[in-house]
Amino acid sequence: MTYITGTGLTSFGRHDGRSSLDLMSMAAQLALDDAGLTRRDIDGILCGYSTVSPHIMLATMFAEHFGIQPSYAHAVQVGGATGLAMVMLAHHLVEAGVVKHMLVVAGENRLTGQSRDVSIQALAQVGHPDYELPLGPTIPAYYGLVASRYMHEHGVTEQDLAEFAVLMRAHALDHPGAQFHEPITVAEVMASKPVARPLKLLDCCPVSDGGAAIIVSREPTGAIAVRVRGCAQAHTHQHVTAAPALSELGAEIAIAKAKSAAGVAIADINYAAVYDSFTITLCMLLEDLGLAGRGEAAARVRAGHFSRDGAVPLNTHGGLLSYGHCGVGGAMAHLSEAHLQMTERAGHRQVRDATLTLLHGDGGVLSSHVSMFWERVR
Ligand SMILES: CC(=O)CC(=O)SCCNC(=O)CCNC(=O)[C@H](O)C(C)(C)COP(=O)(O)OP(=O)(O)OC[C@H]1O[C@@H](n2cnc3c(N)ncnc32)[C@H](O)[C@@H]1OP(=O)(O)O
Repeated sequence: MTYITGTGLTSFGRHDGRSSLDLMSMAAQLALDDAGLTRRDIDGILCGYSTVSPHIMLATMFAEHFGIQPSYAHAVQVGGATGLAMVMLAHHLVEAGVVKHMLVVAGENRLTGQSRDVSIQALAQVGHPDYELPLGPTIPAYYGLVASRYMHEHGVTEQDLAEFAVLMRAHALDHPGAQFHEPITVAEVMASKPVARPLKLLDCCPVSDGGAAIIVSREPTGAIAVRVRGCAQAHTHQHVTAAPALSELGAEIAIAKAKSAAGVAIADINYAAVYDSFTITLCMLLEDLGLAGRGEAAARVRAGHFSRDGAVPLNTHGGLLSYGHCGVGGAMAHLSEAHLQMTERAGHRQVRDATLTLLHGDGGVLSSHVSMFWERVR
């Protein structure tokens, strides 16, 4: 059995003058304080990659920067699925007795640490270095292609996709750390500038600075204990040209294995933390994971199902779309918010009874998937 004992999350947006290591350290210290632990207690670290600081020795560089000498250190790289993949690895290593308190951390000054063009170029390389990058498309372009196909197959409209952006923005309004604080409407999403048809500016996550950290421990440290109940991964392709049909998605494989490992059904969950790099990502993943029928996720958003007071509150901090996206740390913000909600410390954002959470991460262009369940045990 392993427990999530602490989380740390910086604000996202601009952090002028702060490096990736600074942002990782800020989040790590917040997580230690949250868990009531000191740097000496941490015997293992896992860290996500940074496109701004692509150091070969990032894990040990971070350890030195943060002032710890762990007995275990590793950097992990499976795109947007990295945060949950690290928590899964931490879960197994802690359960096996290799590490007692694993610090899982990621952060990046993606917005202020590099130019817009370098940032977009670096992001394209994360997913598709060999064949697709030389041809020019960027990550929004790939998700645009996926969106066109999915909309054609399942009758999803651009207005439907806009609903996800509006929901994430509504949630971000309640979080002081979010990058965006202006409410938006479906009409405003529709009128925002085209990026990669059918995706418009407000269908896309932004580029952000920020950091996030999670501590996975052998024993709970707080009054309310949250444990990892079960998890699984699936990796179906790397290059988008090798992707299987949209009906055979990795998310479906990962969630089926995770449900079996955890012994739970989707109907049992009462909070969801789902990757949302673009509106189409969130739409498809909700449907792949079984949180809505095919082509029906937008209707569920309109009915309030995923709102803070709905049956399955979703990404109540605002998600990648509106809290912000600083690489691996962006997706880890979902985990931090889930932990706050499950331990009843989300303040005015608090939802009712977040006792069983489904967390899902997607890396590349729907290439790598990690599904996980967290359970409140006391
Ligand atoms: C890799 C994996 O494994 C999986 C993944 O995570 S996939 C996702 C990886 N991330 C991405 O692909 C980033 C996607 N986003 C982008 O590339 C860019 O934000 C974009 C192309 C959508 C827009 O960039 P741009 O056109 O250069 O806009 P830019 O000139 O930077 O900003 C113009 C304004 O729009 C705002 N803005 C930029 N992006 C925004 C967004 N996504 N949403 C809302 N506002 C945005 C800016 O804050 C700025 O506002 P101000 O004028 O008030 O300062």
